[in-house]
Amino acid sequence: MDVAIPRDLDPQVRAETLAREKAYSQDLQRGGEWAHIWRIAGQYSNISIFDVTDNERLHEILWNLPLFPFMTMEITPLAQHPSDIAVET
Ligand SMILES: O=C(O)CC1=CCC(=O)O1
Repeated sequence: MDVAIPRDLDPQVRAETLAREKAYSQDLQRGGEWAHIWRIAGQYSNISIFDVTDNERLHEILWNLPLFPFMTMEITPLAQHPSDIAVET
């Protein structure tokens, strides 16, 4: 996710939007669907891992991000790797 908030956005609107974004994200993290989030060093961007039931749920989560209007996203579907020791039985 790359974020580009307009520089002329009202400061109060910016602060409120960032607060809503953080709360929305942390609710999804606590619920397990937003599995990981990392800041890309030196950029106003993040790499996140989502663990969701289907593409429709992913779209719903992303579409409803408070910062969505100011974001550009690249989505890469991930599948379980056969060598992943985390899932060895
Ligand atoms: O700062 C960002 O990368 C945008 C963002 C996503 C979730 C959040 O809390 O901020």
